[in-house]
Amino acid sequence: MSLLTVENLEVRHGLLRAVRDVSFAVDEGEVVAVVGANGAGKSTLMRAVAGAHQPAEGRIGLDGVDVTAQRAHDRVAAGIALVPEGRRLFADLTVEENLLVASRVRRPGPWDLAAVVAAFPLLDGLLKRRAGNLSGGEQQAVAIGRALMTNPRLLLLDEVSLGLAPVMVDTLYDSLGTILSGGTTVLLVEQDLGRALGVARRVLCMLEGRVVLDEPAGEVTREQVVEAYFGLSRAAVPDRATAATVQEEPA
Ligand SMILES: Nc1ncnc2c1ncn2[C@@H]1O[C@H](COP(=O)(O)OP(=O)(O)OP(=O)(O)O)[C@@H](O)[C@H]1O
Repeated sequence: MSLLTVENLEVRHGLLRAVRDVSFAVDEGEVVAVVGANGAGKSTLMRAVAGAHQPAEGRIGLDGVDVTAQRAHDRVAAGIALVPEGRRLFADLTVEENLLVASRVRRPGPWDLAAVVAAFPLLDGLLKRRAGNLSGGEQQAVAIGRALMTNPRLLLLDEVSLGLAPVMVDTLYDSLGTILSGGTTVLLVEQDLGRALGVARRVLCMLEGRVVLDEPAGEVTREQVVEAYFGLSRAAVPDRATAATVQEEPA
């Protein structure tokens, strides 16, 4: 049975339909990557699943329960945790305090301070440091750890690698295995196509608010994803799409 079901979702920013008629499902234990150009609607979709943005139409279900009308904190209690783009840590609080803030809405489960540090060894020794003084990668580990502290069933990661050095991205992605072994299902937005195809079991590609590709990562070629990414199967290639944000894998 699917853990997350999204049916005919429409999410608007004023008159802009940022997410249009989006439907997909994520099975328990799956890693699903959402890719797409800037402005395709990926973050809006993630925020809608987390309850940070109420959809205009459609339905979001978690393990068969309709959570569409639930507010964000109720969805955390139900098992959905979002690591937002930009991390949004409390810069003046310590790492430990940032992590413990989340435990107020903690569900029962395997994640606690020790488990987070074990999953992100780079946080070892940093618990008493001010979050605002950490490097970008360390802050991202705290942001993911904070979400894990709620013991989510579904972890939503929005562009966790943005602006980080490749070696740091490798370190963060190395921790994904530990996260999955803790029973957490992951839906992630990832701009680096190579990494998305490498880590995910399924890839969803969004274009102008719609899902234009939803395929098992092992059954889709990089070219097919790039075509969907830029809408090349349609009549014209938009000029703005030539400013490619698809990052090439190292040769
Ligand atoms: N708070 C907002 N108010 C108005 N428009 C918004 C808001 N947030 C996003 N948008 C618009 O909605 C569309 C989808 O944006 P969204 O951030 O979801 O896309 P994205 O695929 O995550 O892009 P990016 O990779 O740049 O973050 C864009 O046209 C964007 O300008």
